[in-house]
Amino acid sequence: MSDEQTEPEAEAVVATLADDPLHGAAEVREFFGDVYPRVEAFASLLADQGVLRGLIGPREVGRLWERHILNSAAVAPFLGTGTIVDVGSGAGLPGLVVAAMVPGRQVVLVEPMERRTAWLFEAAEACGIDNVTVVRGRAEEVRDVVEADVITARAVASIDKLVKWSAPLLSDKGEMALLKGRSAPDELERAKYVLRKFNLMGSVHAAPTLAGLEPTTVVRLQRPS
Ligand SMILES: C[S@@+](CC[C@H](N)C(=O)[O-])C[C@H]1O[C@@H](n2cnc3c(N)ncnc32)[C@H](O)[C@@H]1O
Repeated sequence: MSDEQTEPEAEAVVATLADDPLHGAAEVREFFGDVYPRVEAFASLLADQGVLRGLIGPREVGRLWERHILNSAAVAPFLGTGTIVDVGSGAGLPGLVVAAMVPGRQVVLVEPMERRTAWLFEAAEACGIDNVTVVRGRAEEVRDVVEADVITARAVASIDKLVKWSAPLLSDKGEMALLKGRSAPDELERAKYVLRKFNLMGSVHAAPTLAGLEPTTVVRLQRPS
């Protein structure tokens, strides 16, 4: 292969974690507290092996903490109690971040793609995140083996689809905490019939992380009290 042919590949990695202004920042360390070393280990693995293995785009590395790690961590105040199930974990967002933050809780990562389940298993082990179980399958295929007190999901599907696929996994008092964008109120409106079918009520919450960063949007779906 000529030099001309190899050059674009060499340019494909456009950023390193050192380019991320939040990498190692005091306010990030303070935000995560005791669990920071595990979260940092995962961020570093994602920026390196995660890019090489195609789990995350190279351009994401320079903004990994704000757009991915902290965005995932924003769901932490909405996790209630009991077993957490992250549907469509992909690279481990928010599942592995959440698992690192709540070491006393069981976290099940549901993901259909074998390449991604292998990554999730290896990444959890490499980062010392030992409260994780990885289940390969689509949410709608794992109803016999997974029961959730809280379901999380990020960038997987619209709320109506997520509820159709995942609500049958919920325990009696189970709830969902979905990381969503600005379209959350419209998505909730479109999901009203399926929410009624599964006896769930939706609410939209701003979930801040660090001062100066735009809050994440969390959609909470709960059983009426
Ligand atoms: C765009 S990726 C997002 C991954 C990760 N949550 C994130 O925020 O980076 C969507 C993921 O959902 C998974 N997925 C798609 N349909 C699914 C389903 N029915 N049940 C569980 N996972 C699903 C895909 O395999 C993929 O890994």
